[in-house]
Amino acid sequence: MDVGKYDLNDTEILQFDPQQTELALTTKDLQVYYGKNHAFYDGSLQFERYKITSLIGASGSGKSTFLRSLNRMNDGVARVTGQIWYRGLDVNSPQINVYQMRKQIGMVFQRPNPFSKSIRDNITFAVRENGIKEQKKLDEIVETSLKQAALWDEVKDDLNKSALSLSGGQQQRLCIARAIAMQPDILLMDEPASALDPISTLKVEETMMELKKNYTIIIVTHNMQQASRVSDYTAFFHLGHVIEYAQTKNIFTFPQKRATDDYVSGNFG
Ligand SMILES: Nc1ncnc2c1ncn2[C@@H]1O[C@H](COP(=O)(O)OP(=O)(O)OP(=O)(O)O)[C@@H](O)[C@H]1O
Repeated sequence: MDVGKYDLNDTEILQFDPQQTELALTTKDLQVYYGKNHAFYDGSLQFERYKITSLIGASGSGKSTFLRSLNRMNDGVARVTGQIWYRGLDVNSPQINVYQMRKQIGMVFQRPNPFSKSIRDNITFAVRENGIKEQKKLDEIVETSLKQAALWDEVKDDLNKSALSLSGGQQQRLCIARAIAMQPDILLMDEPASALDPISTLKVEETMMELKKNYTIIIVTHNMQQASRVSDYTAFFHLGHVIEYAQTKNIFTFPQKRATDDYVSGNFG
């Protein structure tokens, strides 16, 4: 099938009523360029607070490019134009303190990347840097973050063990615990379960469902079952455009656009 035949301007993008829906993040006219390569076009999307939104689409469709722009991970790599509104501030403005902003908009990467330190130190490292030194407070943060990331029961008796001795799935949950120890508002996750076995994947998914009580999550995933299991909303990306953004159940059962329909039914490419 020739995927180029879809009309890239024929889009269906969910709009929330800000009077009715609490928004965590809004992008306006977001465009991303790697040199001359215009990798992402016209992203004006809103993300509801305390919900999980999945970004789906074929390889190279711009999902990670978009996600990484949301907390300026593309700085120095790509040119990003347009705005990213978070609590009345434009994250994309040159005046923003990127370090402070990333405490609010955290990221979990595809491959677990724990520090070569103990489980405890993985969590307390950035927290200490942030000025919290009192042992009792640090212990509380370690316990709470590990519980929220559904890892506490597996590691509570061995917090001084090296993080590198954990399994891949445990390491990824540790990375989630490390991200939430900073108490961000929004968690960006770039295929957080793609390197994991099915059981670890389900654990990470359960963790996400638990986390959305307190956090807004935006996740890139290639796993369509995962998108339909965990997310409230789904955006379908194609060739750098968002073709359709809707409630997840609508994307998977009543897609409005042919490209979306072909993608979710496996007739794409
Ligand atoms: N660091 C980079 N430098 C140059 N071009 C890049 C870079 N990262 C991505 N691109 C290009 O931007 C486009 C979108 O890539 P991106 O990684 O965002 O897609 P994706 O949908 O996340 O793909 P995948 O599902 O394979 O991760 C592609 O053409 C890719 O080659």
